Amino acid sequence: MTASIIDGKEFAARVRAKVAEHVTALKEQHGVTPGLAVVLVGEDPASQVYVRSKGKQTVEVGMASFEHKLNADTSEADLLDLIAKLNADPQVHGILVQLPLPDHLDSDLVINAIDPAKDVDGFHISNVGMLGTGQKSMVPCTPLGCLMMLRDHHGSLSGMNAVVVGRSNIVGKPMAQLLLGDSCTVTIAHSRSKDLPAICQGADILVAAVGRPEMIPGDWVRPGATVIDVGINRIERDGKTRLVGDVHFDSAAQVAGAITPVPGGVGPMTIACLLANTVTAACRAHGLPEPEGLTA
Ligand SMILES: Nc1nc(=O)c2c([nH]1)NC[C@@H]1CN(c3ccc(C(=O)N[C@@H](CCC(=O)O)C(=O)O)cc3)C=[N+]21
Repeated sequence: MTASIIDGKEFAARVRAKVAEHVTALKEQHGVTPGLAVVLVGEDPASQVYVRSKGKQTVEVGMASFEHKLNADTSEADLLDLIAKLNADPQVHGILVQLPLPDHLDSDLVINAIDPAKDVDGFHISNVGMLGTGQKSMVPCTPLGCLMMLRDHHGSLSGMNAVVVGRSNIVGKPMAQLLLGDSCTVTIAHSRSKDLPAICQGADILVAAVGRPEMIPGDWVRPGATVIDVGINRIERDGKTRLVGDVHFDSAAQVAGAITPVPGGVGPMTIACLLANTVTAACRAHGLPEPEGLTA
């Protein structure tokens, strides 16, 4: 069997088009321009590239983009001060603090200082709690993007065996919550799990989010399974820099029913969902109905 490719790049373009429609309606009918503030501390080159593309896409869908670039040695007090200002600014509906932060800053403290209603990453402790208890919340962008692709591919996920490999707060744990919410039987596995190949082989839906290049080979994949590869690993091969996922794509694509590529899979959906969350936050802030199909 050769897997069908789930084209995240194309799907993300459709999500952005939907976001743009909602932004136009919000502006024309309500005089509201959704705004996203992105805070970058330090000069990590990969983060800079990522922040730039977020800013560009934010403007392309008609939203306001506010970029705050702070020196690597910014104090916690100064960063908290900026967050307080953004929390109070009615033009800002979404706030994202780019992670990882420099070591001298406590990222839990910083994230929990964001107004949960503006926490478009869904990392604030109250959003985590609300997601876990099935209450309306802001949902982390990467798992939300994965869920959208899975729902689009399968329709209903009810009763399916889902295995999430990886237990991070930003992907593995919220992904498991979302799959549980869609009535999957969910297993969270990780690098210390006993007999990881056998666990993966039981998956109708396999989500790989471990951050280890090409760790999951095709013979861990159940024939016909849907494989969502969250990994974005930069490696050297044949003297060139390449991006690869956590799944060994060529062997997995021989076995899977459907698979997301890297690049062009989950990555573009993450940014599209950030824009979607910002529109959702703007609607909630103004007591307007939420956009359909853009939330979990
Ligand atoms: N508070 C916070 N929220 C985040 O969501 C967040 C963060 N911090 N810190 C950094 C990571 C990384 N991240 C990516 C999103 C999209 C691509 C993406 O679109 N990748 C392209 C390839 C890009 C390339 O060629 O380098 C793709 O997979 O096709 C990559 C990486 C979000 N992050």
